[in-house]
Amino acid sequence: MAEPSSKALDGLRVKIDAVDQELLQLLRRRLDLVAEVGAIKHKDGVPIYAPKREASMLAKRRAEAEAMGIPPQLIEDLLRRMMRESYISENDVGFKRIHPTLGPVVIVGGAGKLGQVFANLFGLSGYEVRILDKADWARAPQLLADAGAVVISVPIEATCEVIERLPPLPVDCLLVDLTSIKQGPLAAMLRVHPGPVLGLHPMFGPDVSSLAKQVVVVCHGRAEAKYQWLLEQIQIWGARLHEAPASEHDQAMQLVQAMRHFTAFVYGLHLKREHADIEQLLQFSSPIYRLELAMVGRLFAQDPSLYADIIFAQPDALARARHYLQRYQEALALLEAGDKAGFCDSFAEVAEWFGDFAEQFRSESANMLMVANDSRSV
Ligand SMILES: O=C(O)C(=O)C[C@]1(C(=O)O)C=C[C@@H](O)C=C1
Repeated sequence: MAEPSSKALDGLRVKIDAVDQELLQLLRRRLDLVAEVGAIKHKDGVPIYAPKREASMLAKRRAEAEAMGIPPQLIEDLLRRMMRESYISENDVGFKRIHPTLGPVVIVGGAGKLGQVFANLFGLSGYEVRILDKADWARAPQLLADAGAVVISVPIEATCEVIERLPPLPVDCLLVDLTSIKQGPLAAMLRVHPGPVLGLHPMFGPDVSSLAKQVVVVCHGRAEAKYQWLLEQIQIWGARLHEAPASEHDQAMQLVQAMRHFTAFVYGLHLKREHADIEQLLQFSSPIYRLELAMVGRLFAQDPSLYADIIFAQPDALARARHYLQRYQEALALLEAGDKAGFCDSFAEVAEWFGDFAEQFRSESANMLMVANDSRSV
């Protein structure tokens, strides 16, 4: 159906077009200024993400917007979106190299997606990067002979085996892994290499356009002073570091990743077995349900072995999944007994446990839903 129009409407739309074109000019100017900022940050080794500057800028623009009768959230949304663009542009300028005398960085598994993210970042920071992938093992001793750092970025299941397979490394070479479990790989690295050892877990997938605002978990291994350069380098790339013992990391991962993926997998399996019609579900779905479906559906767009690895690699995955099943059975018993009051009691118990986070998550998700809705065209 053609959209209705009128002379008056057309006249106003011409004016709106002119305003939008002015906005484009302003965006161009902003992007050019950000490019200049990027060049200075590159030279001086300043992190691309500047949280204090962002907070003060947002607070000032919000107050100014309010005084002008503009919803403050509007300017905040626009600025945040523009800053996302700044991170990408500042990323592509490259970064200061924190360790100018380091030998080549060898990425084991560098043909994989996460390996490529790090190969790119090291390259953008001026390090010599070498890739050692499955087909290159015959050349491993050559590739590693003068390595300054070796980064293990292979599937979880293969990590320890690959570490054990490494030829002896130069004694000062840093051995670091990026695997999403930490205790096993860290112990294996400490066993095979007498030099500096570090466990990292980047808390993001390979599709990030920059490391701004991302978190990297740091599990210290050996000779911390010898890998400070890398921690500093990662912060210059924009990420925040979170230090934790490997055991604490692995326990948290069990709940955050393994159980999450397992329940999403079961939910997907259930939808399939129930012959749910996705088209129809979407027609009937409010934005939050669409988002939930997207969270589950995105899992099945990816490599099954990646998820199998994450779930099966956890030593107490089975016990945790059994506990979860028990919770399900407890909830089912409430349903069987028609015990609405019992359901509300349990609900209140969980709400109390969530505390202030419940309200925080409600408002955060409301924002996400608005953004998700903005990007819909039908
Ligand atoms: O002011 C800076 O440091 C910038 O890099 C510019 C900018 C912006 O786009 O305004 C981008 C990223 C920073 O986190 C803060 C602000």
